[in-house]
Amino acid sequence: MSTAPSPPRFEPARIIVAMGVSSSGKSTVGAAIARRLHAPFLDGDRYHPPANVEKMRAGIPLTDEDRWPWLEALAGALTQAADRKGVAVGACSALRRAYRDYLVKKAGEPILFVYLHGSREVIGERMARRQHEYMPGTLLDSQFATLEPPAPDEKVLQVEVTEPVEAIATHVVKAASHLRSFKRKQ
Ligand SMILES: Nc1ncnc2c1ncn2[C@@H]1O[C@H](COP(=O)(O)OP(=O)(O)O)[C@@H](O)[C@H]1O
Ligand SMILES: O=C(O)[C@H](O)[C@@H](O)[C@H](O)[C@H](O)COP(=O)(O)O
Repeated sequence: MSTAPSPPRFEPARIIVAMGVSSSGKSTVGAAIARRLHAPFLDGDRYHPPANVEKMRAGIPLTDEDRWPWLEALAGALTQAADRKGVAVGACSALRRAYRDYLVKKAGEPILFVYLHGSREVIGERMARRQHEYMPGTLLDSQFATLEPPAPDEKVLQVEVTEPVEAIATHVVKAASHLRSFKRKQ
């Protein structure tokens, strides 16, 4: 008997979420995917309560307790956007499996995660070059320390941050249509 977890049924997901550590490219890639799908793009940064933003601005990593209300607010907004437009794309670090499971639970429907995988060196260089409203580079190590790479049984597409943004968007949109064709074969 196989002991490996069976892959989840790839029923089409109306919601796609770009995930990964800070500066891995969630906002950039998520917006590119949304453009391709003519879908709304919801950046998770906008759903943090002010207290979370102030903690990160002060260089203090968020805790699980800080993140649950943020994740719930984003999940609800994603489902509402998908109800309005058919598909919705989000950007959310979703560093731990518990966060990804919570997003799915609060959305009440499947989510296809796009995991932006990259080295500390490459992502650190990008973080150093970009301007961000509040996120200091000093928090990148805590991001990697908290990150739980998705497991094989999660509904996740892994992409490499070293690929060009538009190539990643093309790959995800093609894979998403594959999920729909998989559904028709059943
Ligand atoms: N695939 C990529 N190739 C090159 N640069 C990228 C790529 N994705 C993102 N970037 C750049 O890296 C920086 C961080 O991207 P951003 O979307 O802000 O990440 P996040 O939303 O995960 O914090 C930005 O300056 C962005 O232009
Ligand atoms: O879960 C967290 O600790 C935060 O959400 C963090 O992962 C996120 O990176 C910041 O909100 C800044 O946003 P960027 O990811 O765009 O840097």
